[in-house]
Amino acid sequence: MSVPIVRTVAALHETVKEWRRAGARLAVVPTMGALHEGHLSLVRAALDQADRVIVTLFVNPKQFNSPADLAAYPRTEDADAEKLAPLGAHLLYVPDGAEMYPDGFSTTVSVAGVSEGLCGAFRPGHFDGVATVVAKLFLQTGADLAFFGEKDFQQLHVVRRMARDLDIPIAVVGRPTVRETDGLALSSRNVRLSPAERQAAPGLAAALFGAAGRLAAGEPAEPTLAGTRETILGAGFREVEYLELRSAEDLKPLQAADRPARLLVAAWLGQTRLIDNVEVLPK
Ligand SMILES: Nc1ncnc2c1ncn2[C@@H]1O[C@H](COP(=O)(O)OP(=O)(O)OP(=O)(O)O)[C@@H](O)[C@H]1O
Ligand SMILES: CC(C)(CO)[C@@H](O)C(=O)[O-]
Ligand code: BAL
Repeated sequence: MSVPIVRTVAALHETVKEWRRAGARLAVVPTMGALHEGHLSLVRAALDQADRVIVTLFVNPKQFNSPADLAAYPRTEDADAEKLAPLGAHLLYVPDGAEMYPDGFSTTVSVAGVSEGLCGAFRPGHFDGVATVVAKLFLQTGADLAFFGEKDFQQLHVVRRMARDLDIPIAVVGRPTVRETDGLALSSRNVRLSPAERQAAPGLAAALFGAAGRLAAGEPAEPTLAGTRETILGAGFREVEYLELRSAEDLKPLQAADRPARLLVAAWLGQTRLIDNVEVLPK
């Protein structure tokens, strides 16, 4: 069994119309391809909760603030389709740039507040690109449910806020980060790590989990985060872009984990930028 592929909005609408006529509940799983177990966990969760699941594959140029990062992004459509077929995903939607952004395209969706700080501070324009393309994917598919990974925790909040603000009738479901057995969060960009970097990479998650335990036990944020930065650098990372404790509910900064919180990090290992985050639950 293979997964049917559509490449145009018109063809997508035709299939969706048929499914709607049959009363199906639809889910969408937006991706940029190079699928791994993290993506597949979203597809499985979507299949559990919906009758029809659309996976989208679009490497969205508007969210890349570095041309080199866009050029290096892995593109593996055939292998992606092969991974989806045995799961039973119902449709793979693969628009090209001209389909998504035809000549004259002029609209940007910008979500204030939650897009600012963290990755938003270091990737200018990134979340405008994400919010714009995800709004289009929500409207193009007309799905009832959408599945996103908590690995991109700020993105999950941006997308939720955008759907709420624009009255798009879709439930945004966040799913836990899938990790390698050594703790490294699965990411399409992990393939860029050299063997030595791959060995050092789990140091990021280890430092986060250690800090989360201390913060949950009541340690104040500032000294704990300063020590954790040193631990990450000591593990071989060359730069910590940010390491911040934020409210899990609205992503506002916190001085201590006195309510459900999230510890979020972005750090460079050689030429690769890794992000991760963990839950901090006060005891
Ligand atoms: N390890 C993971 N666990 C759960 N969900 C994940 C994981 N990695 C990515 N996702 C989710 O998959 C969806 C598509 O993400 P994307 O295609 O950008 O993959 P990615 O691995 O995050 O790529 P990159 O790390 O290069 O940005 C997003 O909702 C993202 O949060
Ligand atoms: C949500 C998304 C598919 C939008 O391009 C992308 O940001 C991603 O893969 O996380
Ligand atoms: N996983 C979020 C997509 C990006 O890094 O551009």
